[in-house]
Amino acid sequence: MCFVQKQVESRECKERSILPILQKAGSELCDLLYSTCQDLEMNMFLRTRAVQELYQRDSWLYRIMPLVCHKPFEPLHEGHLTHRWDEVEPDPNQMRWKPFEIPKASQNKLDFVSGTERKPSRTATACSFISSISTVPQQGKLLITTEFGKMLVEPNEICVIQQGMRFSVEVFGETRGYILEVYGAHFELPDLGPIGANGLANPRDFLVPVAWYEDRKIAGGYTVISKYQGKLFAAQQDFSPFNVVAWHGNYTPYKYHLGNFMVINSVAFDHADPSIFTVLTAKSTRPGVAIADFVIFPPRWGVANNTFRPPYYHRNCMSEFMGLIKGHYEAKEEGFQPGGASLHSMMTPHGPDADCFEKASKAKLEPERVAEGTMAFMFESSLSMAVTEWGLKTSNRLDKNYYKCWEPLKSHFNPNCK
Ligand SMILES: O=C(O)Cc1cc(O)ccc1O
Ligand SMILES: [Fe+2]
Repeated sequence: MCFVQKQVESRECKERSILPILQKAGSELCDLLYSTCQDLEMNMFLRTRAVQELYQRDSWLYRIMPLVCHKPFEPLHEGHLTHRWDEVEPDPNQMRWKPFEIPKASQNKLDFVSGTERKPSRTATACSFISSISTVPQQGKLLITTEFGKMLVEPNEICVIQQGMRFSVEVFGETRGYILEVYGAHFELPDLGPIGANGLANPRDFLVPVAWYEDRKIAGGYTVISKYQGKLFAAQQDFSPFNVVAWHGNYTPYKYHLGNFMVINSVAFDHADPSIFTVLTAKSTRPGVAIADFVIFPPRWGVANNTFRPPYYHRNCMSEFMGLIKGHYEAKEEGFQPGGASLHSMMTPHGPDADCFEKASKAKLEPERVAEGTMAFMFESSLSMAVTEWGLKTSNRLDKNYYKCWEPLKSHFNPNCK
């Protein structure tokens, strides 16, 4: 059986044969998906913080056949994915994209990995990445089969598939969404600090699949796509990778409905940093600095007095990539649409468009519902984000007039104003 090991910072992830346990479990063959993450703990599904600190994250998977039986991995054409972050020149400007177009399927089906047409011979595909990915469907639902079981993920839900987990995605018609892939850290709940025992995303609302397996041969076999050192590889095997009859452990995929988020915000005056809306964070090794935060702007009450309530104008040491699942975003009623995106890179100034500024400056400050029926989100990172050639050019969705939304802003400064 194979033994694969890749060192990522202080983390280690390996798959190995487990003969002693295998005998103990009385199972014929099983694989172990094992990840020690002493300093990057998540353990979202353990009920208490005390328990959380006691355990590393790992799972035992009991398989019909071990994954080691496959043909050699061959390099795979990457489609729109890229691992070349210098293919275009850096661009510090504010960027906004119109809703990304959903590629039209002809007779052939479209592939989740490339978003392009896939060969009909590829009868089943499973992916496995060297990092955690967080999936945010915006239109259409995803039926995600993982080695741990199945998850139906609908818009306003998110799911996280962790490093090394094999999965495949089924869609039911036109489907679009956002994916964040994080290297070198796992997502975890943010520390609640003075918030105390409960609030924001509560552990009880995270759902984990139950074991599901298939034991069948199909014509053409199964293709497993793996991302390795930034590149895609594919291998053939004649049995389904979803052959786990039982599992236990705490290293699992999971999903979460954003409607369960317990929103905390200013109830007196001033505008809280949107980090107060953090659902999940992937910490860096620097305390308080995230590789990635997943932040939402959920429906809530706005009650702050003597306060400009929409987002303030600001520059941020983090890069902010935003998407819209449904509705409107309060700082930009027009222009930022569901299925579109914006990127405000680190220290690039941004804030509400001129319309929003004028309206909010004159608004009577009474309690009001904010963002009703909407869901915007932000992937926020302490790292700089490079935009791909596809994002800047090929997709043809970049809104070249974005900067104009701030041009009508005028000075209201009046030193004599009381
Ligand atoms: O830029 C944005 O729209 C996101 C955002 C919202 C907010 O209320 C405060 C800061 C911030 O970055
Ligand atoms: Fe911002």
